Amino acid sequence: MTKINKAACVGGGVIGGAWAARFLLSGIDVNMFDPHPEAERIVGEVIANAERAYAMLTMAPLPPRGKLSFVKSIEEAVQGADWIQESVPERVDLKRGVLTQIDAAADPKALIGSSTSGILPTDLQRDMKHPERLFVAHPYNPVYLLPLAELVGGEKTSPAVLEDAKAKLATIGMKGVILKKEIEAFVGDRLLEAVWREGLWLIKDDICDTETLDDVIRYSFGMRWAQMGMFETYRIAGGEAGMRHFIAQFGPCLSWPWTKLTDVVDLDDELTDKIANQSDSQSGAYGIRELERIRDENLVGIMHALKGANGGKGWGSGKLLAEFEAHLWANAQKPEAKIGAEPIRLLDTKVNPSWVDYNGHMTEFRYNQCFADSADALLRLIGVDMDYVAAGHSYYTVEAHNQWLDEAKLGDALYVKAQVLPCDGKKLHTFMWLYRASDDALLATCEHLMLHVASKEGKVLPPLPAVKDKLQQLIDAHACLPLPANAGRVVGQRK
Ligand SMILES: NC(=O)C1=CN([C@@H]2O[C@H](COP(=O)(O)OP(=O)(O)OC[C@H]3O[C@@H](n4cnc5c(N)ncnc54)[C@H](O)[C@@H]3O)[C@@H](O)[C@H]2O)C=CC1
Ligand SMILES: C[N+](C)(C)CC(=O)CC(=O)[O-]
Repeated sequence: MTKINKAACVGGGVIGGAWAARFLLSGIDVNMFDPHPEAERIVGEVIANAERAYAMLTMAPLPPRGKLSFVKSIEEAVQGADWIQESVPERVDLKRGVLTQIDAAADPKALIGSSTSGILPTDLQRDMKHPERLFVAHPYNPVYLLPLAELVGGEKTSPAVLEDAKAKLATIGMKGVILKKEIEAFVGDRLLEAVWREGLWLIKDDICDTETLDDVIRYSFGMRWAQMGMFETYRIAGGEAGMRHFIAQFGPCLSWPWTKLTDVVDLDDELTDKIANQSDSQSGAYGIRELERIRDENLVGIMHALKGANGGKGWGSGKLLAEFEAHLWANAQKPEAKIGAEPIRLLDTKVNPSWVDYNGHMTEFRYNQCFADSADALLRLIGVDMDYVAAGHSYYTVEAHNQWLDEAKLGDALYVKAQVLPCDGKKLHTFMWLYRASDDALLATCEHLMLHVASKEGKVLPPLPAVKDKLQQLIDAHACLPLPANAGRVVGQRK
């Protein structure tokens, strides 16, 4: 499958930093060029928020995080990159100059996406030697969570490049939509600008304040738009007669004076002060990073809800999330563990902010998650991968016994080791230890019993020969290890 091997981000502000986060969390190395003296701090804060969001977003195994390198020039940034994302300020002269510099230094086959919110790609590619690989990849803030990128080609863009970009975006959990023609501000910002224009008039004319306006959106059509767009929503609003009836009923209103859309509001000092002051009263109690974290939690919740929608088949961005997770599982790395006469290291992870509970340490079920992820890693090691599962075979957990022995705190690096206990046939019996990496303190243990199943028939059956052989190698290798002291322990048993 086509994928991005190495990315370059030119510009690391709100959008460039978040593109970098999405690439890195998808396991892609990123070179970042941004002359801002505080670029490293700013990008670092965006990545921290993104990591926190991904820890909530998915339990699927993310690849090891890519490496981020801050470099001193555009030429250095694009070296070895096959996807270059330009996210410098919205000025056509600046963007054209930066893109021309990128074009001159990059591999001629590397794709170049511009994050512009509205400038025509034809205007951006004017001075490029290889303009066929330049396109607009217009994302939405926060890029690491919102999956859409509008893909817009200019007069010289190759249609194949747009298709390639779309396929590559899918591997980082994004939905690329290719527009049929270029147009200023594309589709999303045309719509947003229309709403924004009206909003500015409603504030200027004292119809409502910013908080009331936002409430009108978030308690009503904003909720609808997250799951069905405008046309699907209005189809339903037409009742049983659907869209035709909706148009017949509400179409004539378009000619009534319900909008000030074509008038440009004067954003003079008075209106700017009014909006900024109302916004301070509405949201000033929170810092921007705090608001970002609240926004991210809400977006994750919406995507989770949509993942389970439509009878579990998923809907909209939730269906896309499910597809991304399937991709992550299919590409999950097998642990590099060597099979030998020692417990096998299966998992390295870190306590994320969302894992910490009101006691100030890692909450109970996240210990279970560490053990469950380790069990999955063990399964991959013996050949129970997505192809095996798709063919109708798997292992299901039937019993587990945990002991919680010590606390894990925010940011602690953790690792899990496992020993396979004597077992045969359909059984896979393991004992696992969860350690804190900094001092190798033992934090928890888990004794785990899984059974091999033919999932379509719903029957417990022995594994297929290749898996059976690999498992037997592990069982034989661990046979010389002493039985863990707490193996077979029952709840409440004294030492
Ligand atoms: N902020 C938003 O909500 C969205 C912005 N965009 C687009 O993304 C692009 C970037 O916007 P933001 O990230 O919001 O702006 P920003 O102001 O947060 O970041 C721009 C960054 O570019 C850097 N920069 C300036 N000149 C540079 C150069 N020659 N080489 C490398 N870096 C340079 C600046 O130091 C700054 O860090 C714009 O085209 C904008 O229209 C797209 C979607 C949403
Ligand atoms: C305000 N904006 C035009 C930069 C917004 C966008 O381009 C997309 C978004 O994230 O709303």
